[in-house]
Amino acid sequence: MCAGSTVFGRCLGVAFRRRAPVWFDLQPASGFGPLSSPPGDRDRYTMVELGLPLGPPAEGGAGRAATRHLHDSYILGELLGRGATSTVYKCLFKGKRECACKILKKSALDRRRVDNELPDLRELRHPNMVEIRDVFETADELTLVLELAEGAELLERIAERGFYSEQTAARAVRQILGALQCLHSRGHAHRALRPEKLVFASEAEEAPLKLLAVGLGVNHLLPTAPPYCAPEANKGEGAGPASDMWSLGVVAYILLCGFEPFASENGGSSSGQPGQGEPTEPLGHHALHFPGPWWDEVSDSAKDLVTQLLQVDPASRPTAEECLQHPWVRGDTPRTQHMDATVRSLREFNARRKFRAATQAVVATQRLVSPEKRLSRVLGPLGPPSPQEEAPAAPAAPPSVHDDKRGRC
Ligand SMILES: Nc1ncnc2c1ncn2[C@@H]1O[C@H](COP(=O)(O)OP(=O)(O)OP(=O)(O)O)[C@@H](O)[C@H]1O
Repeated sequence: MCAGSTVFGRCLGVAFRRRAPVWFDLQPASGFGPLSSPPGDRDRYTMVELGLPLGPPAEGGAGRAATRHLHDSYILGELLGRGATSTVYKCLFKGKRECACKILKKSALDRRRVDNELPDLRELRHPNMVEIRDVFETADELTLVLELAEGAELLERIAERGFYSEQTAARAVRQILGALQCLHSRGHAHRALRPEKLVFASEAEEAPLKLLAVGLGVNHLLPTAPPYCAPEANKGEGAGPASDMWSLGVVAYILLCGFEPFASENGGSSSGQPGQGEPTEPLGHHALHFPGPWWDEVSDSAKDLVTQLLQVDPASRPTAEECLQHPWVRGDTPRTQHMDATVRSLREFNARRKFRAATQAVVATQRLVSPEKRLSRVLGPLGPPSPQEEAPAAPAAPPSVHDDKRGRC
């Protein structure tokens, strides 16, 4: 459970998505350890009806928004994961509905994007995108209450299950394209598409694949996540819908062979597969390769789609709408044979990815602990870390009325 978890336990929370629900009441008086709100403004989250008509001013408030409290409606639960700009917890709405609560540091956010895009993003409804159900804000944090995606990540599921063919890959690509088409048609880009953002709604066999929330961080304008980051974003020219199509090309490439499409600095992995190290230049000086034997059994139609998506010139890439008409995506041309070598490569790829995520989580958690406390841990047992020192930011917030027809794509 989170209250008693060690640093490593938390890191496992990121890497392996622990599921046993342990609920923590966030009432300020409850006195729970790491997840309790520290005194101050954290338990006084102010609802910000971004772009929507606002209610009467809060008593004694600056005017626009009514003050609501998280513990009026939500109970915070287990840690679901830590990302580049956020910490995500499970939460329970009014004792009934489970949601995800994503807490973002405002200092890491692109404020212009939050103001311009979030009001519309929270209206979007698409079966392959997690809904934004509510938004709360304090002086230094923004909290998004999201639809909970309870299944495994896409690559995890493929690695765990027995049979895997191009048809399965095409179905996943089709669902991602549906979500992207919805976003792009409303003038938004995701800007952070990568395998970690693709999670099934549940463990059910037919559960839809969900694209996790759109990135709102300042870093989403910069090349933070190679190789998924498009060349134009890498050059600092910004990222738009066409950049998402590049990222999808990288994801599709990985789905078809189990490794990344770029040459590595260290020349590859022990298995001899190319593209297994840190990517260097995304196709800057290289033609796209489909090396054998890994690509020998992959259909020409699949290679055609990947080639179109991984065009260096963003204007040459097809749109999401155009891709949805591609015969491979429509299900006409994907092969039906089991791709055993790809599954084995994907297992390796996944293991490396999780190890990296776990290492990063430990580093991120260490940053939350004061240097004095770190030193005291090294020098001797001066007592366990205080909840406040180890605790990530905890939110507060209320519910909203959901009209499922609003913003449906
Ligand atoms: N709606 C959700 N349901 C279940 N788990 C979620 C949800 N949103 C996020 N998570 C978990 O939290 C982790 C971090 O989330 P996310 O990738 O959105 O954070 P981030 O990297 O900070 O995002 P951003 O792209 O906004 O910077 C995910 O890998 C996932 O495990």
